[in-house]
Amino acid sequence: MSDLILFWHRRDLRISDNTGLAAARSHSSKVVGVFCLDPNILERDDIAPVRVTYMIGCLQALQKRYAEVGSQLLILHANPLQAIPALAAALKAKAVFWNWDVEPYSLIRDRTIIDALKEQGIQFLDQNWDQILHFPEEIRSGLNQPYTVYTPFWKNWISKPKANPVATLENAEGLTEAEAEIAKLNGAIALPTAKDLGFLWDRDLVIAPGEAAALEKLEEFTNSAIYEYKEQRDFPAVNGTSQLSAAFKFGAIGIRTVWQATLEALQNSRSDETQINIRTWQQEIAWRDFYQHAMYNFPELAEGAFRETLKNFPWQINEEYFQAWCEGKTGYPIVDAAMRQMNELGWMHNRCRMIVASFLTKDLLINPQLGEKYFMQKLIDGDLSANNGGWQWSASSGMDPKPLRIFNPASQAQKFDPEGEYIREWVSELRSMDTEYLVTGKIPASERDAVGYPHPIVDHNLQQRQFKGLYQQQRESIPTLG
Ligand SMILES: Cc1cc2nc3c(=O)[nH]c(=O)nc-3n(C[C@H](O)[C@H](O)[C@H](O)COP(=O)(O)OP(=O)(O)OC[C@H]3O[C@@H](n4cnc5c(N)ncnc54)[C@H](O)[C@@H]3O)c2cc1C
Repeated sequence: MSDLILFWHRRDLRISDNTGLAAARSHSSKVVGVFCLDPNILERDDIAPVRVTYMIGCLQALQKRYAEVGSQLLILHANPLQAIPALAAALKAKAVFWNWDVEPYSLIRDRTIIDALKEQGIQFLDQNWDQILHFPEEIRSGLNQPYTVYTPFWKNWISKPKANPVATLENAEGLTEAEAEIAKLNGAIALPTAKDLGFLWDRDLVIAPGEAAALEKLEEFTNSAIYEYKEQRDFPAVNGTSQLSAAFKFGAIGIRTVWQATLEALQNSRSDETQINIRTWQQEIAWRDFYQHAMYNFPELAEGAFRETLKNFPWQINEEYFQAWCEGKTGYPIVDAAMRQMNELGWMHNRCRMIVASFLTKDLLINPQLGEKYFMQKLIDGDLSANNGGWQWSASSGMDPKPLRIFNPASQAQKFDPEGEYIREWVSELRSMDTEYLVTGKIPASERDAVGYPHPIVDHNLQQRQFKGLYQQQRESIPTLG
């Protein structure tokens, strides 16, 4: 009989192109999956029902995939610190394998579990990277330091050869009936629904859950929109991006498979122009790696501003403004459209994420950490590294030392939603209003009142001046730092 290896899935909910799983299969044919619904995560107050719904859908699809190849995916609902080593010991597993993660919580949890496994003489696979194309130690500056700026990171990152997709799990052996009983006695349960876990989401998902749906979406994107990505990616009314972010977040798709698809697209492209479009999408994949490396190298990012200037910034406490921002009722059409898109869909276009993040921090002078948390409460793709990176970038509090970025909502709308299509789609009361009003935001008070649309809660010019003044004061109070 073969040795049992438990493969612990976390953010790699697939059996294809999964490095840790392929390594497990190369050691034994008896590979059984396990996923632990972790109360330490599910009981936090920044968990989006849409995200849990997508995750449960991915787990359902994964259970089916395991059954197709002859094995099982076990589900636990318990603290993994105890549950994983206990299950492994009860099943007399030879080893537990998993893929490494970058988040502070995961790193501490995994080290504790390694100690527990070691104590029981159960093997484990350490430092196996799967979700990023290059692991953090691979991409370092000439002085062997982690990068804090994207452009040199990108130059180094793109110069390195990328791994090919690894083998899909096949012909595996599962637990015997007796072992399945032992698993049950040690916490294995039927997969609950998101509703069972207390998360209600009854609307459609921007991306169907599971590996097959993610691969289909990748194919659709790399057959068409990728060839115009650079030109179209900034227009929120256009379906010009991949919408693969939730699949990336939960690993419903392998990053090497994605990379290979971009190389094939490059091969199929006939002009320099299309190559530039594909290259631009590859750069987004690199941004994803960049922020994950940043979180791994500088875990303090998760706690707040990275730059000294913003560490003690006098953010204002204004519950009324914050609520208006959350609900899409600021009276700034492009900001409101974006917030309503996220509240409705659980996804927001990248251009709009930047606009609303700038508005919260530079116009409402509200602490970016509140916005970061609200995004996590709403996004299907909510991910600590990417979300924190996006918020730190928008709040000018991150590693990137560029001068202050302040987005003017009107210029953004005029440039990126020139016909007001996106605004009309999401702010229904403005549907029949003149485009000029929508994109400049200069809607006469009487017209606002007539359709029940709020008056602007603040004046952009005044607020950004105030922000700059406060910023300057902070800089002067820390003369040697920027
Ligand atoms: C304030 C703010 C918060 C954000 N929060 C998140 C988040 O919680 N989760 C998340 O996945 N992305 C986040 N992003 C990044 C980006 O907005 C989304 O990844 C993107 O909109 C997802 O849509 P897509 O899959 O169609 O992207 P595409 O344009 O098709 O890009 C492909 C993939 O590249 C990655 N990517 C693209 N842009 C970025 C970026 N700036 N940073 C990191 N990765 C990127 C994503 O995985 C994305 O799916 C945030 C950006 C900002 C400005």
